[in-house]
Amino acid sequence: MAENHGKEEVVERPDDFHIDVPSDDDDNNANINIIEPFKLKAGLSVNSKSSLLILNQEINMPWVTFIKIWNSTSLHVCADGGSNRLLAYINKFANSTHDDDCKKFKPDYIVGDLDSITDKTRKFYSDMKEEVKILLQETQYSTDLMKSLSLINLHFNFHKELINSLKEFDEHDGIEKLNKNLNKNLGFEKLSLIDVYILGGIGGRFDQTIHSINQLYHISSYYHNKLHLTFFNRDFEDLVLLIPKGLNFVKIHKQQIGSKKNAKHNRVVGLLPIGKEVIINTKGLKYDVTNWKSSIDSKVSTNNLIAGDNGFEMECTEDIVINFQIFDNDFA
Ligand SMILES: Nc1ncnc2c1ncn2[C@@H]1O[C@H](COP(=O)(O)OP(=O)(O)OP(=O)(O)O)[C@@H](O)[C@H]1O
Ligand SMILES: Cc1ncc(C[n+]2csc(CCO)c2C)c(N)n1
Repeated sequence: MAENHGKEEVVERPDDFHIDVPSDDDDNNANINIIEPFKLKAGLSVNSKSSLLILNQEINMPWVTFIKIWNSTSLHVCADGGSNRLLAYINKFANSTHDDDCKKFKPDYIVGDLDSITDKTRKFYSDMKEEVKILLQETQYSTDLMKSLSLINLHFNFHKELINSLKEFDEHDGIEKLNKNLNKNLGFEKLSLIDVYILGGIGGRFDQTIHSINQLYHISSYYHNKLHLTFFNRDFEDLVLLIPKGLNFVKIHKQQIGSKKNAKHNRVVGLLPIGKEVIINTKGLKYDVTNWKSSIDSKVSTNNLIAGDNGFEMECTEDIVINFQIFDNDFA
């Protein structure tokens, strides 16, 4: 791809632009970071250390999609009022097996200051005893999202220590303190890679949305890129994640781009430099950019589209937020 200097350009591509997926065998591709944002939604296998985190926004997606994402993730966590949303969603799909469903789709943990979980939800999950761990973390200096992310890292990277600490638990901010100490002692380079798929957190209250974006940047930097966050809106049509600085290939499976008829709406992309100013080079977007300087107080590429049949390359000089819009009928 082009170097990060020289002429700034935008080139318009045809809708069916061919782009090769970088092959694993090619040594030149050793430092390309492959990102597959639609794997979970398509029900394809994801990293074994992956978690579904349900935040406090109504869930509004097709049941088949919900089952796919639940079954593709190995750990299920609700942030405080997220537990009410999970139970309400499952109740909405109540059928003859309703009671079984509520028990089957139970979270491993509910965590937060617990000011939003209702008595009914709390009783329902408390009755499952050890199967659902309800963890109070009272501090008002971090959000339930932050508390949940610390817990997820502890669960995958420091399971023994987490279980031991639950015996004599600091209900103020024990989880975050333990996580901080253990990360520091082990060293971030030794942490396992974890994917966290987050339902909610965007598209609702504006300060909560900005807080979610703040966490995208903060977590990427704090965990040295070992904890990947993907936010989904309540309809599961919008995905928001961070593209790390460097050379990336965003891989899209052909069947995920959607039918020709409504393809345009199915592959919207926004390159959103909410953090630092960034120089971007892309190959495979409808409006491909070269040496393109972008920042929130200058220009931003919104309403762009994926043109590449297999995805697109993206090189950036800083981490950048990206959003994709993909409708569900492509995955059913
Ligand atoms: N209106 C909203 N829009 C977007 N995200 C939300 C909204 N409300 C809650 N969330 C997300 O869900 C998480 C859990 O929310 P909950 O309502 O249980 O607690 P809260 O007391 O409102 O949030 P917090 O304690 O984290 O500030 C929050 O940390 C936030 O990430
Ligand atoms: C500078 C500063 N601004 C806001 C809050 C408030 N706050 C941030 S997270 C949180 C918990 C919500 O469940 C609360 C109340 C603070 N503590 N410090």
